[in-house]
Amino acid sequence: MSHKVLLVEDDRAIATVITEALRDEGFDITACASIAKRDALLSDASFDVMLTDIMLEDGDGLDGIASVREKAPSMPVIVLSAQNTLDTAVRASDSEAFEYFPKPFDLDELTQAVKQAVAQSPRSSASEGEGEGGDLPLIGRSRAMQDVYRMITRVLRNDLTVLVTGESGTGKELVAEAIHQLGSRRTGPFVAVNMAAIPHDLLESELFGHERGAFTGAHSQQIGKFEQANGGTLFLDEIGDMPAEAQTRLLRALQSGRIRRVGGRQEIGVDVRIVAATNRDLTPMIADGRFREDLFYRLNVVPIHLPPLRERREDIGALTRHFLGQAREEGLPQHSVSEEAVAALSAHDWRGNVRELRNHVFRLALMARDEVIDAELVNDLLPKPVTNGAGESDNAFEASLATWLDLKRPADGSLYHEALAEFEKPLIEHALRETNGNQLRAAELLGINRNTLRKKLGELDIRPEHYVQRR
Ligand SMILES: Nc1ncnc2c1ncn2[C@@H]1O[C@H](COP(=O)(O)OP(=O)(O)OP(=O)(O)O)[C@@H](O)[C@H]1O
Repeated sequence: MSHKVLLVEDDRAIATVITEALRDEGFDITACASIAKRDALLSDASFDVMLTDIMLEDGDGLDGIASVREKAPSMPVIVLSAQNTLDTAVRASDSEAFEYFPKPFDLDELTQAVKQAVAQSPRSSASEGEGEGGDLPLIGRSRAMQDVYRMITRVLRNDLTVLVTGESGTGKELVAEAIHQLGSRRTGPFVAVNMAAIPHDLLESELFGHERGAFTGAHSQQIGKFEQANGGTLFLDEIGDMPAEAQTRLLRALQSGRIRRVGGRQEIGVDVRIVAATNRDLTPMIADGRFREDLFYRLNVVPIHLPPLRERREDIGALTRHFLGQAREEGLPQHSVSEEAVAALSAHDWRGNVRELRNHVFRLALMARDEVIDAELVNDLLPKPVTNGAGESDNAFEASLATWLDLKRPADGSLYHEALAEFEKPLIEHALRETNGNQLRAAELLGINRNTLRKKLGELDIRPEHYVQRR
């Protein structure tokens, strides 16, 4: 199916250029030059995406956008404008435009934006479940995901370093892959390295390679991931788990565009786009010296944040259908989901995010007897929340710790300190609450020195005056 694009543009030269570029990419374009014609076309047919100029021969293209939204509520709209004022940008974003392009714009960027927009228009997502979705890997049309897509389109035509943040399982690696696949480096390699999965003493050699004899066990020369990714994209996952020496070496490589293999003398030029990711908040790690601030700024040129799934529940239906399609491709029976089942899935918190949802949907596809998966089965298979009821208080800490470990997965070697830090703040807050904000008594209750408590209050950003109850 070729995707249908409605172009509303009264400048014939621009209309021709856009039409030709999009036709080359296989889109089916209908062009018109006025608001009246636009409204007539939208009444007769549905489109995957609309591109519109603002100044049109019969009025302002954004003024009537509410009626367009009524006719086609989920059709992404891309705004093109020669009036590059903040006001126009703000109006474009108020109209919930998918993307806003000030003229003159880069035709390639516009084409990429149209592809992104089309991938999430309802006409395309209707076929996602059948596995016919476009070649774009990311599913979801929530506002949060649209922000993510917008950021992705902004980095496709450049090599800026991207830092993807978000809880585990939110799709950070998928974003890195999308940037690679849709960007100008798509013909080059995509190489992923997970810092948390590689023993610290081997990490530098893994990233930068080593010469024969560089260390015990280095029997032959090895090419590192940087060199393997030459001409393509290097995805550095769990960047917060990098040991200090490797951070320094990485910073040097990013600054100079050159690397040196472990044990090697020669500097080797590498042409690599870096996408890094972390599920940990790097700010406290920078504050206590575990992560280099200068490296953070080098990596965080373009930040892309993926919100947890529980903050974009409206994506759960589309994701579920998508994963049912994947399950079928992997040989499981074909299933669909009832509306009630989607509601039940949407009510769950998905602490493991999209990864947990995906696993759950695969389990559903395996267990369901009927073609349609219902809410009862969803609820039967959902993990039961950990209860801290009577008789279970002994396990309460253990259960909370297990949940925390699932979510945060601190690096090897930092578990003890991170777990204590996590535990410390609520404990001190509890002591202050118990003692009405009296630091001396709180210190006694905790059994720690008063000065130690004062230091901790500063470090953990706790305001004791907030706990003083006025009578
Ligand atoms: N928006 C999405 N659309 C479709 N599939 C998704 C989406 N987000 C995540 N997934 C799927 O969920 C799983 C987890 O995604 P991914 O590995 O990219 O997460 P991550 O944030 O990198 O996790 P971690 O921090 O644990 O490495 C993968 O199977 C991925 O394909």
